[in-house]
This record gives sequence, structure tokens and C-alpha cells, in this order.
Amino acid sequence: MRIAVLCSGGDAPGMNACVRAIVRAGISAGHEVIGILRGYSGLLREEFFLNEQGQPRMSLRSVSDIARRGGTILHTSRCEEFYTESGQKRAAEILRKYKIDALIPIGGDGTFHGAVALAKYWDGQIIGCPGTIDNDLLGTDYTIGFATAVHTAVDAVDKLRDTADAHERMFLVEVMGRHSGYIALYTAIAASAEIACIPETPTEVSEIIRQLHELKSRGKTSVMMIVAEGDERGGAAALQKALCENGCPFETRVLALGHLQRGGSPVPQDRLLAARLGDFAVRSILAGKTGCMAGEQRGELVLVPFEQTYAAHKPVPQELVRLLETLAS
Ligand SMILES: Nc1ncnc2c1ncn2[C@@H]1O[C@H](COP(=O)(O)OP(=O)(O)O)[C@@H](O)[C@H]1O
Ligand SMILES: O=P(O)(O)OC[C@H]1O[C@](O)(COP(=O)(O)O)[C@@H](O)[C@@H]1O
Repeated sequence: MRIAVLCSGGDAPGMNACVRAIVRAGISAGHEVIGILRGYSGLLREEFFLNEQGQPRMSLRSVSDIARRGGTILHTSRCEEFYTESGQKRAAEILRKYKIDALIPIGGDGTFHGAVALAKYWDGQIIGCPGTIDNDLLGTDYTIGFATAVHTAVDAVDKLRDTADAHERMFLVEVMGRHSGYIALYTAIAASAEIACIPETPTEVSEIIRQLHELKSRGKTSVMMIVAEGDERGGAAALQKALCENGCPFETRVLALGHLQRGGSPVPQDRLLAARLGDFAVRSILAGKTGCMAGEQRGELVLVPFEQTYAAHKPVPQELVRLLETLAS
């Protein structure tokens, strides 16, 4: 078989480990692996990864020593043309032209929407791997990149706590998560923050002010508030303004961690998840499967139809929301 792999949407640490697993699993089983560069844009422009001999196919050595590196050697992109029927049809023609039998897109919900659209015009097999720091896909407990993004954010918040303590200030730290509070909630608990503002729970300025007064009365001298960029009140800067206008009892500072969270060497948890899911995606293709994401639930590898991965908002665990409230006292 000729199996193609691409990375699409926001990059996530661990994408390289996933590409490596796909290449090694595919070649070991006697198949050819084609690396498509720059996601769906690269597919439409017929851009392929060239191996050491300059041929448009990946070799065992093409993926040497990449599992520990952030970013993706295949590069990634967002592609306007792929939203259109004509773009999807042209992509299908290109896949037929290069006699590709199966495609493994690594990305988030947008990438999987694209895969479903492509399947209308192409009868090759498609098995996706969940690569996004947001952890916003249903059907897998964690996505590749989430653990590393949380690790990076916790490291940053730990450092900010030092200066917050020294000056007796409050920091509003904005973390990524376009529509999801996963990174914010996990970061808040792991970094012993006092408050998390996430899209899944109401963010009420008066309630936060009340909480801050209570914390102060209990002797708290510094406060860390983690704000998901997708929170309904806007980001950390908007929230800071609202808090200051409503009598915030602490001096405040704001930091948006931004794309910092997308970079860096993936933590072992992400490397392991990426390796397992990449290998499983190849094995699923060889078993004749299609139209699904390779995911992991409670340690078991599972296949989940693409449509189910984005059918609803992935809820954050209520137990963790409660835990944060209990611990921030
Ligand atoms: N509804 C859709 N139909 C077709 N292609 C889509 C659709 N949604 C997203 N895509 C393609 O997938 C790419 C990546 O999606 P995006 O939402 O940016 O990232 P992610 O996959 O990380 O969620 C988009 O740039 C576009 O090319
Ligand atoms: O690369 P950009 O365009 O700045 O995108 C930022 C967005 O990408 C993410 O980092 C990851 O989102 P996706 O993986 O779903 O693309 C979001 O948390 C963030 O809102």
C-alpha cells in the first residue's frame, strides 16, 4: 500500500513522534509512506517530503531523532481552499494521481472535518490521529500535545508565582484553548492557582471579586488566575480591566503565554501517546478501516468515527472544577 501522512491546523508537540511511528510502522509492514508537506495546502500544491535520495517518499532514516523535537518536520498549515468543494475534489484527484491508497491526517477537529469532506470525493482509507494542544476532541481522553502544553504553562505559572509573591500581586495568565478550558483547568490545579476562568463555567466579575476579598481576608498575599483564551468574558486583558473597574483588592499584572505553549520538546506522555496512536493508525488501515480517529480511552486504543469526535463540546471533568475550588482556599 501507499500510505500518506500530513499534519494540519495548529502544530502540537508530539506530531513528530506520531509521524515517526507512522513511517516506521508502515515501512516495517512492507508498505510505502509518503509525507505530504504543509497539510491540505501542500496536498493541493503537490508538495512532498523528499528522502535522502531525493525521492518523494519517506524512509526509516527520514524520521531519525525527531520524536524529541517540537513542531513538525512535515510543517503544517491552515488552508482556505480546502473548505471549498472544488478544493476537496482537486485534492481527491491528486491523491488518485499519486496512487495513494490511504491517508493519515494528524490534527484537530478542523482537520477531521476536512477528512470527512475529502471522503465524499475520494475512496481511499482515512484514519486520523488527534494532534492539538487543546484536548478538545471527543473519543480520546487526551490529544497529542496537550500534556506538553500544560507542562509549559505550569512551568511559566510557577515562575510568575515567585514574582507575584515578592510583590504581593495577582497575575492573570492567559493560556490557549480556542473554545476549551482543558489547558486552563489542568494548569490551574497543577500550578496551585486560585482561580480558573474557562468557557465551560460562568465567569462572573462580582463573584470573582467576592472570592478575592475572601482570599485576602484569609491571608493570601498573591493570587494566580488562569484564563482560557476562549473564556466568554474575553481574554485576560479584558478580565483585568473588568476586575479593576469593580474594586479588585490586588494589584494586577497580565501575561498571555500564547504560542509558547505550542513549542518545545514533547513530554514523555505525549511521545508515548503519539507513538501508540501512529502505529495504531497504520494497523487500522492495514485492517481495512476508514473514516475514524485513532484515540485512547482509559489506556485502550480505540477507533472513533470522525463525526463523533466533533459532534459536541468536550466537557471538562466536573470533579476537577470542584477540586480547584476546594484547594484554592
Ligand atoms: N468544515 C471543513 N471542511 C473542509 N475542510 C476543513 C473544514 N474545517 C477545517 N478544514 C481544513 O482543516 C484545516 C485545519 O483546521 P483548523 O480548524 O485550522 O485546525 P485543527 O485541525 O487544528 O482544528 C483548515 O485550515 C481547513 O483547510
Ligand atoms: O496558530 P494560530 O492561528 O495562532 O492559532 C491559535 C489557536 O491554535 C491553538 O493553539 C490550537 O488549536 P487547533 O489545534 O485546534 O488548531 C488554539 O489553542 C489557539 O486558539
